[in-house]
Amino acid sequence: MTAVAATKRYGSGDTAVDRVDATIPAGRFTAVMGPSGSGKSTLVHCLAGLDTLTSGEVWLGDVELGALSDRALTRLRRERIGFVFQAFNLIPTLTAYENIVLPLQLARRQPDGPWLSEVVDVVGLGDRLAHRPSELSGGQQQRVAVARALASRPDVIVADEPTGNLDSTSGSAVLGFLREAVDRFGQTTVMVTHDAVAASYADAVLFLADGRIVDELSGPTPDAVLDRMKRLGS
Ligand SMILES: Nc1ncnc2c1ncn2[C@@H]1O[C@H](COP(=O)(O)OP(=O)(O)OP(=O)(O)O)[C@@H](O)[C@H]1O
Repeated sequence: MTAVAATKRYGSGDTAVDRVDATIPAGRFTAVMGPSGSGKSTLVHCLAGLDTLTSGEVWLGDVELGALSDRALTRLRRERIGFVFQAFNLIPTLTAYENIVLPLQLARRQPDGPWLSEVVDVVGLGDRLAHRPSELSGGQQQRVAVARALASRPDVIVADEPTGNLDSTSGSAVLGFLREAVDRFGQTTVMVTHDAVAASYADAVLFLADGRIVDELSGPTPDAVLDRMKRLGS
């Protein structure tokens, strides 16, 4: 997934993302950090086809998202991208299992049984599959959301503050599962976070300030991430 001179201006004239060139490397876990309002969510939402650029390009493989009709973009999101948001966004009337396979059903695809068992195993939900979201803890609900994102074997998982609503124990479990999906399945993953510890689960961190990528760190430790963030003045 690659952004080329990606620029997003809002009606008010604010430039949220300013000529960003960035590649989210395949099979790796990339974190995006930066001060509040630096454009993290806007950039990642444009990468994932949830929002459209004002100018520039986003490529997923050999497809340029800006060239797609709304319908084709919806299909690309459904078939090639897995989403995990801060709010778990589970359907309350469905069980955990039904939530996990819902995107496959919407895409009229047959669930791949062995793959689903592996995903459920990785996120450690075996005995909770018949529960509804209200019967699960926040951490368990987010694990269902991660399993749902993994179920269709997307090209990319896009996570926006996936641990924002979780205590640190549940948060580290969810981050551990994202990490394991990268290590075991080569799952390309990009995650927006405010948290240096969360970012340290990634292979590399991109730092944004005022809509531009201003720094990059590979093999991040929490201390190294905090140090870079301090230099950005936040
Ligand atoms: N829908 C919108 N309409 C107008 N301006 C917007 C909109 N969404 C974001 N912005 C502006 O774009 C800039 C970048 O916002 P964005 O949410 O991408 O930043 P962020 O780094 O994700 O922030 P945070 O860490 O606080 O979530 C901000 O100045 C914000 O006010």
